[in-house]
This record gives sequence, C-alpha cells and structure tokens, in this order.
Amino acid sequence: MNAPQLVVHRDKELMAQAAAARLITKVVDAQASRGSASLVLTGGRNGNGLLAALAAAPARDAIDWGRLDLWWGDERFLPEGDPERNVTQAREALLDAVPLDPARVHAMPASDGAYGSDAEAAAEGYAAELARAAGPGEHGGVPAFDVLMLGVGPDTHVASLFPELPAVRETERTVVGVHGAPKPPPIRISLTLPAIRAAREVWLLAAGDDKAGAVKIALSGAGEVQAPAAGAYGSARTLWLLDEPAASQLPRSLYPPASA
Ligand SMILES: O=C(O)[C@H](O)[C@@H](O)[C@H](O)[C@H](O)COP(=O)(O)O
Repeated sequence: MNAPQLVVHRDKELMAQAAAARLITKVVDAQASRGSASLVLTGGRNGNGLLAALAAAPARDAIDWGRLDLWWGDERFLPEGDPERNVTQAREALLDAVPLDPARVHAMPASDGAYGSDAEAAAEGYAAELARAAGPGEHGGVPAFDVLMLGVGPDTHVASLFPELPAVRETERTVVGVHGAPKPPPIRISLTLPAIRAAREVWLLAAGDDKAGAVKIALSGAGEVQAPAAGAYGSARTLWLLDEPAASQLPRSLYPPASA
C-alpha cells in the first residue's frame, strides 16, 4: 500500500477549487495519453463542492467531455430524479452544463429502475456493468479508474461503507447493497474496498472541523473495519485533500507546511 499523501488548503472553498484544478490536469493528461479518462464521483458537500468548482473553472473545457467515463462510488437507493440522489446533485452541480456522452455516464440504479426495490439486484447489475467496462489487463472486474474520489464522513465512512457494518468487510464483491446506513437514507448501493483499490488514484476529500477527528483516526493506523477511510487507497496514489480545520488534529509532521 502506498503511503497517503496530504495537501492541506486554507479553507473548503480553496480546497474545492484546487482539487478541481488538479482533476482537470489529471483528466487532460489521461486523455492525451490514452484517448479517454474515467472518474468515480462521490456524493456529499465536499464531493458536490468539487463538481461546482469544476463547473466554474476557467480551464474546464480543456477536458474532452465526450471522452470521459463517469461512475459513482455510492448512491442513495431512491427513485430516479430524487433530489437526494448523488447523481441528481452531480447533474445540478456540473453534469448538465457539460457535453458528456450519455452512454459514458454510469449512474447507479434507482429504486424504481430495472431492478425495482431490490438493492442487492441493483448492486449486482452495477457490478456487471463495471465488469463489462474492465479492460483485459484489469483484474477484479473493475476498470482501473484514473481518479476515484471519496468524501470522508465524520465517522470515517467513505462511499457507503460505514464502520463495523457488513459492506466494509466485503472482500469479494465489487458492489453491494447497504441497509441500515447511519447516514440517511438507510438503503444505499456502494463500491466495496476491493473495487475502490482498483483505482489508480484515490482522492479523499475532507473539509471542515467536523472531519478533524475522522481524519486523525483514519491516518493514525486505525483498521479499515473501524475506520473505512483507512482502507481506501489507490494502486498508484492515495491523496488526502484537506482544509486546515479538517487537518487541525493531525501532527504537523504529517503534511508539508507549504500546502496552503
Ligand atoms: O452518499 C453520500 O452521502 C456520500 O457519498 C458520502 O460518502 C459522503 O461523501 C460523505 O458522507 C461525506 O459527506 P460530506 O462531504 O457532506 O460531509
């Protein structure tokens, strides 16, 4: 496992703007070298804040939106169009403003979609979609995403992998249904840690003083079942993008003073 890198920004707005700029460069480089790029989006305030910053970024359209695959790390299992769904919020923040190829936007199933209200069947359907998209050298049935983004919850959850619940313990399946999530709504669909780890780079987003405890726990050697964020790492890079309040409980030695 590669050691996590940390960058700490002055506040959550700057963190979102800097993360958006970083993402543009990453996507442009991937498209220049491979002709396409793939991202995994996350829900929540920080995830949507990054998308909004990307929508407003001057260099936004350096990205060839038609050659970008978008996936989700998790989804609230609600009816299509529900304002609480991560994809609904992503569309409002960015997706409706850029010329994506709809065939390359892979939303997780809704609770009134092809799988009805069966979250497990919906999870299996998404796992199958991921497997179809995986290339010949990409084992584990998941594409090697260029960047997989994860908001970090105050309890150290990422995606819909909550401490001590069954989903964070999953070692085989790539996508699972989640019931009894402590963060509403209770029923969700989530990538598992094995799927998250298929990504080349995993970026964890945490801003605000309500995340300071989670950041400290996750970066201080906690186990992944007790602190799921501790188990989220990429095959090539793991990057924590923080603001100063979220980093306020970390020893200063963990991150360079230059990041601001
Ligand atoms: O469906 C969700 O709620 C998100 O995917 C979830 O994993 C989120 O990223 C974290 O809870 C952080 O959310 P905030 O950034 O709003 O604190």
